[in-house]
Formats: sequence, C-alpha cells, structure tokens
Amino acid sequence: MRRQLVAGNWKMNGTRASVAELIRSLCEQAMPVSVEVVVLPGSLHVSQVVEGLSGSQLGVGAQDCAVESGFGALTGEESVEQLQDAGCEWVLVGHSERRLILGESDEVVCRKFAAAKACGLKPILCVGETLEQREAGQTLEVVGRQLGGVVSALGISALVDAVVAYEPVWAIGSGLTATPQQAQEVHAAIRAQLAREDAEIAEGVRILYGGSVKAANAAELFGMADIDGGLIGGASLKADEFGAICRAAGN
Ligand SMILES: O=C(CO)COP(=O)(O)O
Repeated sequence: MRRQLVAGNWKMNGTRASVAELIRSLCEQAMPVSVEVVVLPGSLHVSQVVEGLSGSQLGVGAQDCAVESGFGALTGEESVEQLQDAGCEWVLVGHSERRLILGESDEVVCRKFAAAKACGLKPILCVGETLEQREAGQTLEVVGRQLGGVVSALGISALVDAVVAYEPVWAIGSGLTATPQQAQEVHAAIRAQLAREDAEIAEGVRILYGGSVKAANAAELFGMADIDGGLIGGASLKADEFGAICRAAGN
C-alpha cells in the first residue's frame, strides 16, 4: 500500500515575513497522519521553514539542486549535501519551469537525480508534456522519454524511495486541470514502464499529479488507482487550501 504524499512547491514566492505567516498558518491546519506532507520553499527560506516546522509532521525539501555533489566552484548553485545540511529531506528535479525556461536537459535532470540519491535526499522527478505535444498525440512518448532517461542511466533500483510527479505543462498555473481519467492514463503508463523493469519496485513508486490541483478537485484526482498524491503550486501558498488538499488525500 503506497502512502499518499502531498508536496507544496512554493516556487519563487515569499519573503521572510510572508513565509513566517505561512508556517504559522500551516501549523494550525489539521493534517491527516496517514498522509505524508512536504513543503518545498525557495532555498533562501529553507532554514527558516525547517526551524518553523520542527516538531510538526511536515517535511521540507528544495525545488532544485546542483548537478555536482559536494562543495566547490559552481557559482549560484546549492549541492545536495548543502540542502541536506540545511534540513531538506526531499528535492524536486526536472520541474518543467526549469526544463522550459532554463533549458535543463534530460541529462542534467538525470545527474541531479543521481546526486540526490547518492546522498540520501529523496528526489521527486517531474515529467510532463506541453499542450503542443499532447495535441500531437505525443504525451506518453514524451513522458516515457523523460522517465526512461533516468531509468536507463541509473537503473530501476534508483527509483526505490523516489517519487515521480506527472505535471502536464498546460495544466500548471493555468486553472486547467487534467481530468482524473487523463491523469490516470499517464500515471498507469508510467507505472507500466517501470514494471517492465521491476514489477515490485514499480508497485512501490509513488506517482503524484500536479497542475492546478485545488481543494475542489483534489479528492477526485487522488481517488484514481495510480495517483498517489499531488504536487501543488499556487494552492500550496494558502494554508487553508493546502490543508484541505492534504485532508482530501487522507480520505
Ligand atoms: O507546477 C506545479 C507544482 O510543481 C503546479 O503548479 P499549480 O498548482 O500552480 O498549477
């Protein structure tokens, strides 16, 4: 049985003051113990969030990591070791905003995934197609390639304890959510792809859906067989809404 996971990606949002307020309100939310809940603040706020949420059931992660491990000359980047030292347990890799706006390739994403695994940070690998790719009937091919790059480079065992997040680019921040059936189709294809390598590992991998998830549509999405929780953007910045999404995952 896979435990539902809800992760809030705060993206490039927040000041020390607004983050303090968000932490305070999150701590007032009733979170179901059956659900694993994680927040992913910007790296400037990681320490503040780790401190503010200590003693709560919420975990903390980062939104990205460097391709290189350890310490050294890589201006502007943070290594997985530094993120872990700051209190992160999780890290997103391959978010579509990084792939599309910053040009991150599958190879770069794969190196980040490998760096996270090597130091014990749990990677959340984001995959997803653009609207153009969906309309051209390429969804499963694109997602299959993004996932396949990691599996073929690192082996299926790298997926143990890792998480995959399916986020159709056209659904991110657009208010357009994939229907539960559209999401389930891709989630099932992701699991089938993993099962071709190792059925037991595939059964254990959690696959999150992301893209305009809100309290009003969460329960229906999370009720699908291969949807094991959500990766939440905008709605994770509102404690009430995020709390309601987490509770929907617990039902
Ligand atoms: O990109 C996302 C989470 O990583 C989804 O963002 P929204 O929930 O704002 O659509």
